[in-house]
Amino acid sequence: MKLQLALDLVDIPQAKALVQEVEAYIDIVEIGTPVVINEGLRAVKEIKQAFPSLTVLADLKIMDAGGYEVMKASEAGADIITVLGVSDDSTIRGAVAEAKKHNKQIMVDMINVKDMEQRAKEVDAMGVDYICVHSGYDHQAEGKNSFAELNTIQKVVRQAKTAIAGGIKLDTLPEVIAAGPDLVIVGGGITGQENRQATASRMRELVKLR
Ligand SMILES: O=C(CO)[C@H](O)[C@H](O)COP(=O)(O)O
Repeated sequence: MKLQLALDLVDIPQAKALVQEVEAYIDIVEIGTPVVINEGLRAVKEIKQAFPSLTVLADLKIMDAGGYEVMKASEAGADIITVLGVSDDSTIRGAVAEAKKHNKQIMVDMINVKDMEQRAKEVDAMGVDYICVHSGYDHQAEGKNSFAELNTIQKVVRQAKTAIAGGIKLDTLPEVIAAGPDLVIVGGGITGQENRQATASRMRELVKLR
C-alpha cells in the first residue's frame, strides 16, 4: 500500500516547502487541480525538478483531448496523470496510449460516476494503471465518503491498482487501510494539520503495516 500527498490550496513555493517537510513519509506527491489551474504545468515541472526521486502525479482531471493533455503533462515531468472516469472512452484510450509512449501512468478518477461497478469494469479493460474512488470537496461538504465505492470496484477490477481519496484523516485512516486499497490519497488530512510531519509519519507507519 502506498501513500500519496495531495497539494491543493498552495502556490509553488508553499508546495515545495510542504513536500520538504514530509518527503520521507510519502510515495507520491500530487499537484492538485487548483494548483495546476493557478500555476499551470510549471508547478509539476518545478516539483519534479526539486524532488526527482518522488513520483509526481498531475491531477489534471482530463475530460477531453486525453492524448494531447497527457503529452503536455508528461513533458512537464508528471509520472502519473488523472483522467475522469465520466469521460468518453476515446478520451481514456487516448490518454492510456499517450502515457505508454512516455512510460507514464494513468489514474482514472471515478468522481461523479453513477454506475461505479460497470464503469470500473470498463476502464479496467482499457488498460489504465489506477482506478480511484473519490469524494470531492463538494461531496465531503455533504458528509459523503467513498468507502462503499472502494468495496464495489475491488470486486470487479482485475488489472488496475485501486486508490481512494477525499477527506481522509488520521482518525479515519485505519478504516481505509482495512479496506485494502493499493493507494491512499491524503490532502487536508496532512496539509491542514498543525504538526504535519508527525501526522505524515504516523500515517506512513499505519500504511506500511499493510
Ligand atoms: O482531488 C482533490 C479534490 O478534487 C483532492 O486532492 C483530494 O480530494 C484529496 O484531498 P483531501 O484529502 O483534502 O480531500
